[in-house]
Amino acid sequence: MSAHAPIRRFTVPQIAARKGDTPIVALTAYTAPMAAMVDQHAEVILVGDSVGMVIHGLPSTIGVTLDMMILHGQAVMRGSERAIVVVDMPFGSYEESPQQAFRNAGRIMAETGCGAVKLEGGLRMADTIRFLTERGIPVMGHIGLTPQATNTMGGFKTQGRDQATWPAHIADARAVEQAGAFSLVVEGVIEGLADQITQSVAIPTIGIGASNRCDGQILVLDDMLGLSGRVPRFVRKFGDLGTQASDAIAEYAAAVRDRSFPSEAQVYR
Ligand SMILES: Nc1nc(=O)c2c([nH]1)NC[C@@H]1CN(c3ccc(C(=O)N[C@@H](CCC(=O)O)C(=O)O)cc3)CN21
Ligand SMILES: CC(C)C(=O)C(=O)O
Ligand SMILES: [Mg+2]
Repeated sequence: MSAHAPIRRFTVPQIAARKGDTPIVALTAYTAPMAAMVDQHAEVILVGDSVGMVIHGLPSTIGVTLDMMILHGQAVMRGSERAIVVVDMPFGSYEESPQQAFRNAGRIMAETGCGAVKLEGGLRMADTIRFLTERGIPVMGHIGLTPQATNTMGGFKTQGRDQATWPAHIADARAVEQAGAFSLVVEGVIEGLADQITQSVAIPTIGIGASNRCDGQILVLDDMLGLSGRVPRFVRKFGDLGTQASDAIAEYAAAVRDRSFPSEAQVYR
């Protein structure tokens, strides 16, 4: 091997093979510099449609467009070199038909160079997932709490509190697996159900708000860095960058007002 061998990204089969192995480390990223940091430590970078809420100030993910996902997908691909980059298909870009999904997933893949797409839904999206995977587009599934269904679900509600709903969630997981998805995000479900789902499929599950009974974990990067204000209870803040940024901005404002900035080191003579 040459000293300058290109660094290959993690591949879809490598991620698919991580069932029951050391947990898959996944995080979201929306920009090139954040992607570069995540790339050092995670195997999977998700360009989540949460970008609409976290970066663009939208009230939900419903208003996110394909163009937004492609723009952020391109930035994340430029910033990373090792992780597999997965791009969320936004609301309205895939639900109508397998053909619509292929057309738009094809645009995402071709215009960003990402490794896979993710779409929300279980049984009801199985035909679409099969249509994409049979035509060369790797798909990550997403079941449980599916944020794009916030208006029909009545908000962001933890799923599986009623054990009578478990069979439907497990059927969703199996349908996604049978349709050819290489991994499955399980969001916002109680521990017992997460455990059952993970045991019901041969593809790795990646949990968010779904306990550690999954084959990997994902969080919204800005949430775990302490950059997004109020966060759901399933988030652990591994950093407090919001406070640090706010303090830095306050110091800058004070330094401008008392003329201590710019000082000697920042002045051209
Ligand atoms: N910044 C951010 N982080 C996320 O994790 C995230 C987004 N945005 N946007 C898209 C979805 C929406 N998500 C959310 C948002 C809120 C809750 C929430 O407030 N959950 C309640 C649980 C209530 C219940 O148990 O039913 C909580 O108190 O944690 C959960 C998931 C997860 N995703
Ligand atoms: C939280 C993850 C799974 C997601 O779909 C997103 O960030 O949009
Ligand atoms: Mg999403």
